[in-house]
Amino acid sequence: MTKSKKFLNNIIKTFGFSSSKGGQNEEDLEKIAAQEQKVFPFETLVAATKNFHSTHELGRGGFGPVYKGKLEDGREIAVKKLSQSSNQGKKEFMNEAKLLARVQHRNVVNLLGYCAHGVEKLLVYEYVANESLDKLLFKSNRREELDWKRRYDIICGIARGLLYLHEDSHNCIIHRDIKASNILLDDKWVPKIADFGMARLFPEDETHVNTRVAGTNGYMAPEYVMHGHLSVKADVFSFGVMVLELISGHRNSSFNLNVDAQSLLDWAYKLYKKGKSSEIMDPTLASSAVTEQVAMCIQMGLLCVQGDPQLRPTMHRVVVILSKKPSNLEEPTRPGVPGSRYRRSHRPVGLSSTAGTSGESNSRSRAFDSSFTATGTTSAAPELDDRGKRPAES
Ligand SMILES: Nc1ncnc2c1ncn2[C@@H]1O[C@H](COP(=O)(O)OP(=O)(O)OP(=O)(O)O)[C@@H](O)[C@H]1O
Repeated sequence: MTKSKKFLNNIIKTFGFSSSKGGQNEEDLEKIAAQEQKVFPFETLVAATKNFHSTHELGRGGFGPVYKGKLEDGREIAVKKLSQSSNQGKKEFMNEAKLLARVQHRNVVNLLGYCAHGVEKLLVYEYVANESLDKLLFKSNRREELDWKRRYDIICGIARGLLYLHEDSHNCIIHRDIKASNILLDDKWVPKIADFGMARLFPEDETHVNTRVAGTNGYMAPEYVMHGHLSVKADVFSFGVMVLELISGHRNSSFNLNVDAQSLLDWAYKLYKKGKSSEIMDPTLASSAVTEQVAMCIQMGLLCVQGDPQLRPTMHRVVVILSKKPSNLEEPTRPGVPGSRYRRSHRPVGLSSTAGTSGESNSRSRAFDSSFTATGTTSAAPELDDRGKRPAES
């Protein structure tokens, strides 16, 4: 048995995963094998984190606390410790381990290994030094460090990471919880997509998965919230929200500028229609902004958050747009309101009217029905937890 297969099997055995359909791709597993040292002895993690000392705590997420640690060889790590009380967390935790064991990309956080010690379950990641994008953008006085070049590079990096998840990894992975707090920045400001607790793996040959709505308020695509239609376009929507947040410095979920707009998306769209989209730009970008690029990114962001998922570009298209000089892009239609029905009145003639069931031949673009049925108002959806999150499927 190859080292990598052993690693995956070990994870499955340790955390009690059922084996996946269709078997594993040997080549992918070889890549995983390239990483050494997958199983961490508990004592190593105790020593690295000074016995999980509170001063080493980086933060706390849905699973429980995350600690910073240093291995004997000098490598810095982040250790995610599953809180023993959380059943919900356990499921997401396993999901994260299983999915991350399959992916390796510069813009996706690297899982170094895992540890199971009695009831303790821990995941070990590369330490990402600059913390999460939301802390930098919304919660610190360090926002000015994010000049335009950095923000543009972050947008491009996240786009490449998402493209990899959607199209280039062995299976199509829909992250489902793309948001600023799930983007970690390393010491060179390279963005890493993190937190795969909500992510869904879609084998090529599967067309349907019954899923419950899970995600974070302010980022979730309307067709997903209202009808449970899950496709890669839900991630594209969340990506678009994040692009507009990065450019404006405003959080969509708590948008409260004294302007005639209900949300950041609405505000950006209204200004765009008046030819004044640059007014949404964070004033701290004034000296570093490349006007044409900013305008292009706003337009691209608006294309991503369009109410109709079929009109949103794929991540492949987004990456192409970003790699070219600003050129003519199509006109965005009205943005979707996260948590409400999208309007169909702006649909161009000739496009099918069924949300998320585009005629694209790529099975990755297909939508997935949900066991969650909304009744037309957001109040029908499951309650949000204290972090603005909907629970994952039970
Ligand atoms: N690899 C890492 N390197 C550095 N910091 C990390 C790393 N992973 C997580 N963190 C930090 O640990 C904290 C908790 O992360 P975690 O992914 O568990 O939850 P979250 O994304 O903040 O919340 P939620 O689970 O609700 O999405 C975050 O503040 C994040 O900045």
